[in-house]
Amino acid sequence: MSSTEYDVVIIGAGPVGENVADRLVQGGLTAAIVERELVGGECSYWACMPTKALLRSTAALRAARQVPGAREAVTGTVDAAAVLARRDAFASHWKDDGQVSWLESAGIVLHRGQGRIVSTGAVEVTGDDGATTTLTARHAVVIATGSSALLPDIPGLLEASPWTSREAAAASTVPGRLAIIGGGVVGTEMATAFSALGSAVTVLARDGVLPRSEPFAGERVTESLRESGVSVRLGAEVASVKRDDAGTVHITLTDGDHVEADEILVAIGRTPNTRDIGLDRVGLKPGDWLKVDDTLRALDGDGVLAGEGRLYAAGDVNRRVLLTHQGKYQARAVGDVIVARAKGEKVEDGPWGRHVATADERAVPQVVFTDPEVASVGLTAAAAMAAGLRTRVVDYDLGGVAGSSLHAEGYKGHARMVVDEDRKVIVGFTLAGPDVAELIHAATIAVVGEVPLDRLWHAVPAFPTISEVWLRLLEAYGR
Ligand SMILES: Cc1cc2nc3c(=O)[nH]c(=O)nc-3n(C[C@H](O)[C@H](O)[C@H](O)COP(=O)(O)OP(=O)(O)OC[C@H]3O[C@@H](n4cnc5c(N)ncnc54)[C@H](O)[C@@H]3O)c2cc1C
Ligand SMILES: NC(=O)c1ccc[n+]([C@@H]2O[C@H](COP(=O)([O-])OP(=O)(O)OC[C@H]3O[C@@H](n4cnc5c(N)ncnc54)[C@H](O)[C@@H]3O)[C@@H](O)[C@H]2O)c1
Repeated sequence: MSSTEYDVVIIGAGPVGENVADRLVQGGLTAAIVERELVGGECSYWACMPTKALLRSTAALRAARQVPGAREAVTGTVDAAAVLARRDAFASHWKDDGQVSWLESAGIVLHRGQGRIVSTGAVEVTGDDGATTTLTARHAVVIATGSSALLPDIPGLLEASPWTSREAAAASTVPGRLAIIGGGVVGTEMATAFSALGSAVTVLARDGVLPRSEPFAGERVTESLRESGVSVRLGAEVASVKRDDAGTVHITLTDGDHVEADEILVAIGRTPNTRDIGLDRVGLKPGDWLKVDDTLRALDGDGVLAGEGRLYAAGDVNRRVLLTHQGKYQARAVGDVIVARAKGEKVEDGPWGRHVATADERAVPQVVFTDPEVASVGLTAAAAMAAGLRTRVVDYDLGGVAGSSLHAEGYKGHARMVVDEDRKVIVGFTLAGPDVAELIHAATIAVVGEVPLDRLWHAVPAFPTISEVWLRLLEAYGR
């Protein structure tokens, strides 16, 4: 056993842990990061990057097919082997050498192994060989251990060796038949990907398709999945699962119906990686999502600072927002606030201050890379109403914009703007349509900047782009 001292110790080298460490070192502190698997975390190897690589080739093919003149040049079908090979490259072939080199160049020390808090300011690392090292943190410990796929307690499911998002993202072959439990983001993206790659896909969407988005988004994705041959079963709940000796998975639904598949993917949400990280040593409950204050310090069940106020939790593990970009945004705030506190500098913890993640509450952007894409920021109409805002909802047919009709023949899409009538600012914006992903940042700026609608009239969209929908929405709202 050996021991080492740093200003800050971070458990988990996913996108969030890496960014915390980077800000700390840039602020003049020393940082060690503990990782038990691959430096880069879920996002790099089993989530954002590989799944988007699985989706991109078929999206490009679809786009070409929607434009006469280009359509004629598309003579073949998608090359699944080439798609999987490109995905392998985007997952860095599940090797983290590149990210380890980056850590070294940034001056961040890597300790490989399982990290566990042993007392306030002390983290024990157990390596693969069982050797332990104790790391001492002078200023703070940051938990950035992320989340894992949640598996429901369905009879026979575990014995049937289900896929989670990891197996789907890293699949080396395309199953003939794929059943998916869950109609959320993973379920719809993987249905889109595997259907295009050649699987016969069934989505068992107990709670609907993209139920947390504006209803029109889920409806359009459902319609499009069905058009491409996916069986989308709304309200379907799984009662039991059995894989037979030949490898076929038999799924029995609560209504008595049966579905057969070669693989079954479970995509019903996430569980925090907090079971075995020593939370009990600092008065917290193993297995729980971590509650945090505005500057992302961990709180116990009574709302009291845990770990003497020197324990932080950022990224998926605090459940504020389970997205890479938002976790990295938290990471910048956490890194900077630890530096500020260590140097005795002023902490800027008011709304939109440097050391808080205010956007987490009402200004989170997300793109679901289905066909059509769903891009949103802020509150849905329903969420705004539930939050007690006096709103006006403005809708526009995205296909009616000149730029859209040029972009693709028969472009179908929809845009919605949710306006806070008391402040005359946009609090929510959703687009569902082909290639809308890159449009959402304009809306994010409008929501975060709380740009008054009167001023937005002066932000003139270029003609003929799909962004002209902004003008159409303002015209529909009225001046
Ligand atoms: C299929 C899928 C697709 C996704 N696509 C997108 C997308 O397109 N865009 C987007 O923004 N988000 C996407 N997400 C969400 C995104 O992957 C997560 O929000 C993000 O990875 C969270 O980052 P993190 O650093 O908090 O955690 P993670 O990425 O989970 O990293 C945590 C790290 O901590 C390590 N660790 C855990 N416990 C310990 C321990 N005790 N000791 C040492 N190391 C430990 C883990 O090995 C891991 O490397 C997707 C998620 C899934 C499942
Ligand atoms: N493009 C992206 O930004 C992207 C892509 C993939 C994943 N992610 C992130 O990863 C996280 C996890 O994705 P996910 O799709 O697993 O979760 P999710 O929360 O998006 O969807 C899970 C779905 O499963 C349903 N469900 C829950 N329990 C169920 C059960 N027992 N049986 C049947 N259905 C059940 C839920 O109602 C929900 O619709 C998301 O929160 C998302 O933020 C993001």
